Amino acid sequence: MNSRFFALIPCAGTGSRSGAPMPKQYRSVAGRELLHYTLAAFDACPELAQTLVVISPDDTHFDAQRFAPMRFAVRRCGGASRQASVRNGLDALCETGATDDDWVLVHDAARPGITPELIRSLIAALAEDAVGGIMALPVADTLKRVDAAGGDRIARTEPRSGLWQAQTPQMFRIGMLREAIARAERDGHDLTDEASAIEWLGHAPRLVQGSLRNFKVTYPEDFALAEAILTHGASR
Ligand SMILES: Nc1ccn([C@@H]2O[C@H](COP(=O)(O)OP(=O)(O)OP(=O)(O)O)[C@@H](O)[C@H]2O)c(=O)n1
Ligand SMILES: C[C@](O)(CO)[C@H](O)COP(=O)(O)O
Repeated sequence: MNSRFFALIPCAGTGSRSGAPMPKQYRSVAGRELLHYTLAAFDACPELAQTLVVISPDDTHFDAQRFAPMRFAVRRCGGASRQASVRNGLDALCETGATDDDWVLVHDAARPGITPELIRSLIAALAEDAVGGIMALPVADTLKRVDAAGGDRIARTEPRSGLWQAQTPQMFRIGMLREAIARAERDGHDLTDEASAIEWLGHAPRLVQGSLRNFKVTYPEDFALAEAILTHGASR
């Protein structure tokens, strides 16, 4: 049987850095909840067998009706960290029939600038790859290291050559990713992305060019940037 493609959207964070009065994925941007844009991009990709949204067990904001008629499933199995939410989401996908050989595209709910074209470019680049990989952007700015005291004085300038910023989606075989996260957990690591777990297993994920518009909404000023990007996208 051919491998299928699943999407997993970790959506159980609190957005503590965002300054929003609710988890940032539910904040309204350009007239829609941030999560709406994320789901819409995946809904527009019929090549995906299913999109699973992982929310917190005590989430009081998520309302599936507001996202109708988009295709997705929801599980209240979010964990204390992003890694735990992804692990629980992978378990849920397997309970509903996904297999080790199927691919999963893990994408932050908080990256609403993702587009169907970017999702397809990742799938096209990686579908024949032995490991999988991630969307990412080469670092564009000059990098400064602060002194050991962690203040605001520059200790030195770091070479940026060969450095990329990790984005999502991150695409791996479900079996390999579950094994990688289990290994990371056994070794006491709580990692910030899927690629780190795959690396910990000893593999080298590929980098696929992402886009600035696919930035992660993290800080208060990011909502205005998302609004500008998403308003422009809506008018195209
Ligand atoms: N326990 C967690 C923590 C994060 N996430 C999700 O992982 C993505 C990226 O995480 P991040 O931006 O760090 O989100 P938050 O944890 O919500 O933000 P903060 O770190 O500022 O609290 C988000 O879509 C977030 O909802 C999750 O599903 N479960
Ligand atoms: C997965 C991720 O979005 C890649 O950049 C990121 O690692 C998760 O967010 P955090 O801000 O590092 O917690």
